[in-house]
Amino acid sequence: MAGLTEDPELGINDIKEETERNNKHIDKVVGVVAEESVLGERDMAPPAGGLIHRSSSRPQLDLSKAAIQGNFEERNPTILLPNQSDDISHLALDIGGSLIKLVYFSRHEDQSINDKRKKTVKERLGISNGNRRSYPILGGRLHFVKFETSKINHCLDFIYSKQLHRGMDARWNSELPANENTVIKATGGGAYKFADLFKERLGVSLDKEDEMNCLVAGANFLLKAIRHEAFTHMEGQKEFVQIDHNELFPYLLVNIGSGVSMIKVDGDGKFQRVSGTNVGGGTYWGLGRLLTKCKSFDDLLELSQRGNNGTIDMLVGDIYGGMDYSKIGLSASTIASSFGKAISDNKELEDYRPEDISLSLLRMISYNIGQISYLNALLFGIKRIFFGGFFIRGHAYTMDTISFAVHFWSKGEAQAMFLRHEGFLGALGAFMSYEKHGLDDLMAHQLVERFPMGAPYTGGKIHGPPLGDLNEKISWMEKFLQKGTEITAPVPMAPPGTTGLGGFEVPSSKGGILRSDASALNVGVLHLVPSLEVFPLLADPKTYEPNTIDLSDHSEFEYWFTVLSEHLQDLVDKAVASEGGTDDAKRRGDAFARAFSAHLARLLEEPAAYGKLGLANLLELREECLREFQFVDAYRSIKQRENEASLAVLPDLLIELDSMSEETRLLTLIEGVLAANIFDWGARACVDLYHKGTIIEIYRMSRNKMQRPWRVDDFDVFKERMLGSGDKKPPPHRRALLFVDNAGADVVLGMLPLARELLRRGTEVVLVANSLPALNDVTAMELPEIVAEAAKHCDILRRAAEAGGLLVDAMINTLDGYKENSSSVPLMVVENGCGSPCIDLRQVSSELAAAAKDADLIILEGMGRALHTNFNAQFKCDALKLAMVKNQRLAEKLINGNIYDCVCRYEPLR
Ligand SMILES: CC(C)(COP(=O)(O)O)[C@@H](O)C(=O)NCCC(=O)O
Ligand SMILES: [Mn+2]
Repeated sequence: MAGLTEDPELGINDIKEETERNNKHIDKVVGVVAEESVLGERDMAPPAGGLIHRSSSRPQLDLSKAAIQGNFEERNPTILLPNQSDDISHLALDIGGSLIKLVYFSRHEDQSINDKRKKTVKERLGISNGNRRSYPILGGRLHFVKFETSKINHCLDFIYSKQLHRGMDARWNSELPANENTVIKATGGGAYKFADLFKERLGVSLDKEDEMNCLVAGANFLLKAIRHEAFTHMEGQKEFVQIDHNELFPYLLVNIGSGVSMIKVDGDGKFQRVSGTNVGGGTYWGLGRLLTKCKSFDDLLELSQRGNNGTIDMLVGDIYGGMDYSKIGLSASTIASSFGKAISDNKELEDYRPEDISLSLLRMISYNIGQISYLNALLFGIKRIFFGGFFIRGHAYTMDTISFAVHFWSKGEAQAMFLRHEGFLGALGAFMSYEKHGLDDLMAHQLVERFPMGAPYTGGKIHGPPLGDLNEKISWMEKFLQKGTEITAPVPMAPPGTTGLGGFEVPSSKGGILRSDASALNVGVLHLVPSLEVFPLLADPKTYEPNTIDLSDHSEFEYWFTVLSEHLQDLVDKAVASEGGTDDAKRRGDAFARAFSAHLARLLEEPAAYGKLGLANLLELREECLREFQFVDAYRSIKQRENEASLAVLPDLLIELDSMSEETRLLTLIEGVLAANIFDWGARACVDLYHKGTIIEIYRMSRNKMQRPWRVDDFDVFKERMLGSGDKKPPPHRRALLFVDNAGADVVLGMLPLARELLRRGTEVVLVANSLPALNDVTAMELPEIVAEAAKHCDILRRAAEAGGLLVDAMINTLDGYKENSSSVPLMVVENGCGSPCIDLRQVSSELAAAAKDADLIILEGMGRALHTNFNAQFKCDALKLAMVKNQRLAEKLINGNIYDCVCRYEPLR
C-alpha cells in the first residue's frame, strides 16, 4: 500500500484494489486465512522466506492455535470462537472537536507449534488448561492512532485500507462480503456529527457510547493493565508510579479536553462527575488564537516554550519590590495575578511577545485546573488525581504547572499523576464497551508494549498514520537517506530540570522544539498475550524489578547508547549475511540500522519516552527492531558452526569429568559453565577475542584462567547443599530449572554437563531457553537437536532425554509415542516466552510457569539473565546465578571487579 499520507492523490478505490491484491497474494502464500504480521497490518507483502514466526519476543504460545483448530483433547480449551468475533468490528473511535482517536485490534499470527516434544513435556508437567479461563480471550494487538478531525477523510481512508470497518472474519477473508450491519463503537461529539459520513463512505453505523463511561472505563483499564502507565512530573522529572490494584479507588479523574471534567471514580462503572470547569484546553486555544494569531494548538504550545510570562503576569516580587512573601510561603516568582501587569503597562497587544502571551495563558489555565482539581479531591477525601485528555499532550511545562498547583495547595498531601495514553481514554473505553472480547480483566503480565517504527516522522513531526507495510517503511527510510536528511528521533524535548523551579520559573528555551503529542511513538502497540504468566517462584512479584541497571541515570544511558551504537554495524553485517546477503537483505539491514538508531536517539533525548527504561528493554528493542525488518535469526550460522565444534569435543570432556571425584567434578562443572559463558557475540570484548583463535582454543584458555576465588564466590555453600559435609548426604533437588544462555560451547560444554550431573543425582532437569532468537542465544526450538546429538555419546543424557520426550526419533519407535522410562529422571526443554538476551520474570510462558511449580532449584546463566536482569531477584527456592562479566564498566559497577571476572552467587532458600 503506497503511503496514504505521502500520496494524497490515492483514493479509496486505489486502496481497495491494492488491498484486495495483497489479500489474495497472502492467502495464496500462507494457504490459510492470513493473520497479521509483525508489522501488525493486514496489507503487507508476504515475507520472502514463507511464513515465519516472528511476531514478537513474547509469542503467544498456544492459545490461538487451540482456538482455530479446536483442540478436542483438552477439557476446557481456551478458544477463540469464530462466531464471537465475526459480527463485531474491533475498532473504536473517539471523535473529538480537534482530534479523532482510534483504537483497533489486530489478531495475532498463529504461533503455536504443537509438536510431539511439547506435548510430552506438557503431559510430564501436568499442564492442562486448568489455570486458564473458561471463556475466550483474543490474543492480538491494540493499536493507537490519531488524526486531526479536520482531516477526517484521511481517517476514513485509513480505516478502509486496513479494512477495520469489516467484521473480524471478513477482514481476514477477502472473499467474504463486508457485513452491511457492522456497528462501530464511537464516543465524543463527532460520533453524532459524522455518523452519516461513516454510513456513506464505509457503510457502517456508529454506536454511540457515553463519553464519561468511556473515559472511566479507559482509565480503569490502563491503570490496572499497563505497568508503567501513570507517572508524576515535577520540576522536569518524570517518575513512573506503580499503583496497587487494591488501592486504586477512589481516585479523581480530570479530563482536560476543550472543557474540563472532574470525575470521582469508585470502581469499574462506578463514578460520578463531581465538578468541572469551562476554562480548559478550548480556552487556551481560543484565547491564544485571538491574542497571538497562532494557526494551531501545537504552534501555540510551541510558542510558550520560548516565552517569559514575567512580562505580562504580575508576580509577588513585582508587588514586594523583588522580595519573597515568605510569611505565607510565596516566592518572588509566584504569579500574583495572571495578566496583571497589562493593567499598569501602557502597552497594546502588539507590544507583547506572542511567546509570553502563550506562556502566561498556559500557566493561568493549567494552574487553575490543578487548583480546582485539588479542591475537589480535598472535598471528597481523595489522595490521587489522574490528569488525562489531549490538552496535556505530554507537554512538560503543562504537567509541571499542574503538579505544582496540586502539590502547593495540598502541602504535599495529594499527588498529580499523568497517563501515557492520556489522549486515548475515551477511545479505549469505547473499545472496552464491545461485549465478549474478554479483555476486561487482562493483567499487566499479559500485555507487552512494543514500539515499531510505526510512523513516518522527520523534523520532529509525525506525518500521518503508522506505516504498516515493510516495503513502505524501508522506502521511507531510504527516501530520507537519499535526501541526506537525517531521520530525527520524533520530537526531542528539553532535558530534565529545565522546565522551571516549582513550576514557576520560566522554562529555558530549547530552540523551540517541543516534545508534544506528536510523538506517536510514545505509546506503542499493546500486544495481548493471554498465555503469559508471572514466574511463580518469584519471592515477591510486587517488588520484583528485573533490571539491575536503571537507565534513567543519564550517564549510564549514554554509555550503553555508545556500546549499542558501536555494535550496530557488526550486527547489520551478520543480519544481512544470515539472509544470504541479497539486495533485499541489504535494504532491510540499512532500514533496521536507521530505525534502531532513531529509537536510540529518541531515548537519549527522553529515556522515559517508552515507559520505564532499563538495559533489558534496550536490548530487547534491538531484537524487536531486527524482527520488524524481518531478520529471523542473525546468528543462525554462527550458532550452528559453534554447536558442531563443541559437540565434537563433548565426549572427551565427559570422559574427563567421569574420571574425577564428586567434589572435583562439581567444581570443574561450575568452572566449565563460567568459562564457556565467554562465547557471547553480544559483547564487544569477546567478539574481538574470537579473531584470535578457534572456539576450542578460547574455551581452553578461558578454563585455564578460572582462578578461585571468583569475584563473587558462593561455591562452597552450593557444594555443601549438593554434596553435604562429612557423612551427611543431603537429598537431591527434586527439579532444577536451568535458564540457558548462548548456543555453542556455552550450552554444550557448560550447561549440558551440569544438567547431566544433576540428572545423575536424581534431579529432574528443565532446560529453559528463549522462544525466539536473540544474538547467539540458543532457542528452545534448537535445543532438542543439540541434546539428541549429545545423547549419542552419553547414556545418562540419552535416558533422561527419552524420559523427557526430547528424543522424538526414539519415541516414534514406541507405540504410544511416549515411553515412561522409570530408570531415569527426565530432561525436558521449555521455552521462556521471550526473545531477548535478558529475562523479565513477570512475563514468562505458561509452560515455564507450569514447570516452575515443582522446582526447588533454579540456575540462571549468563550476563543477560543473571546480571543485567535478576541479579537482585529473590526466589522462593534455591537459586544459583552464574556468569562471566564481559564488560569492564559492568564489572566495576556491579562487583567492583574487572572484565572476565566471574560471578557464582548462590542464594539458598532460608
Ligand atoms: C548482550 C549481553 C547481555 C549478552 O550476554 P550473555 O547473556 O550472553 O552472557 C552482553 O553481551 C552485553 O551486555 N553486551 C554489551 C556490552 C559489551 O559489548 O561490552
Ligand atoms: Mn547470550
